[in-house]
Amino acid sequence: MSTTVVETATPPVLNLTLQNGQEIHYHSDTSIEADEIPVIDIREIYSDDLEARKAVAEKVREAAHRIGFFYIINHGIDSRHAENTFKQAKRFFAQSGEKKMEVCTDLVTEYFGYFPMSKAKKDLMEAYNWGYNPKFDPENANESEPDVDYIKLLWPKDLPGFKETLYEHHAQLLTLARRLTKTFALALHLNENYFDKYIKNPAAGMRITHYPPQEASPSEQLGIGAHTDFECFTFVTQDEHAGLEVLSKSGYWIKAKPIPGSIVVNIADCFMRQTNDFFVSTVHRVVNKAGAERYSCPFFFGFQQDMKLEPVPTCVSDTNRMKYPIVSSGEYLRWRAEQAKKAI
Ligand SMILES: O=C(O)CCC(=O)C(=O)O
Ligand SMILES: [Fe+2]
Repeated sequence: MSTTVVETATPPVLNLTLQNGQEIHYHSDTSIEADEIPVIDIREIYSDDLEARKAVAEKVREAAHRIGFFYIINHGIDSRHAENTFKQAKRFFAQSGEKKMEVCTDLVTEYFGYFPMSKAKKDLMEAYNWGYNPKFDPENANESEPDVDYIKLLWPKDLPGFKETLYEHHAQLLTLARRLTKTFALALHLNENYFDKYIKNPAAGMRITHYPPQEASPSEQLGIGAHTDFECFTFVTQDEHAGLEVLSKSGYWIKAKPIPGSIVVNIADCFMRQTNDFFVSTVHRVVNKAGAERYSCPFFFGFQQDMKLEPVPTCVSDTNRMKYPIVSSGEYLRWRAEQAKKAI
């Protein structure tokens, strides 16, 4: 696997402040093709041989530290799950605005339900969000559905099979995320089971997103504005239309072009904090210039909300002290969600 990193002598001149207060700098609003996001074949994470699992982990370590983004292939999830999810996404978004608003996210406090295309904001996208539900967790199979409004109410009534299909895919990604958490532990030179206690009831939100094609340039219009994700790591399943862009350390927007059958993995803020910046939570955005409707399906995996984001022992020392105050996963996620709501 070879990766070419774009270098530049001139400092970036454009600036932007993100919702979490972070300032970013970049050269131009136009994105470039570059080979900085590695493709990692993770087949061997399922191997019985610890050395084979560690070999994958070393590739993950390099990518998570250098750019915070990588593609995984041979991840073990049958492509029919993504195909079925995209079919449901097209069915859902094709409904009338009125119908979609029946399950609007404003009806609850949690990040569940329909997120309409907002006129006030620059973002040209609409989304439907759903979250962790122990009933559909293969590792908590005996649990029933929690009796809370946001889990019960915000499902479209006239789309039979919608919820079941989405949770089938969610369960597959949940299992992969738990497995990959072991790879991340090895990547941090920890015991493979180090994070097991953090992921019994994880924060695992998922969304389907629809981006209409845009005419305007990225300085006027974006599908999703520049941001970092909140949790530990994200899996993005893309359709065949390009649009996702990643801000490289050298200050260029790099296209994360769709690779059939792959999943894009990116490090998010909680993992960056817990690894004391060893893993980088990289800024990204979406611009749909594909000339077609684009659909994507992100899965946001975070540690269970009551767990403190304590520093990973291999990432702190007397000379490399923890940079962040220790908060629980839930406290951090709630703070980020509040910032996001204020920005709407
Ligand atoms: O649609 C994509 O490719 C990525 C979306 C994303 O970054 C997000 O929802 O946080
Ligand atoms: Fe994101």
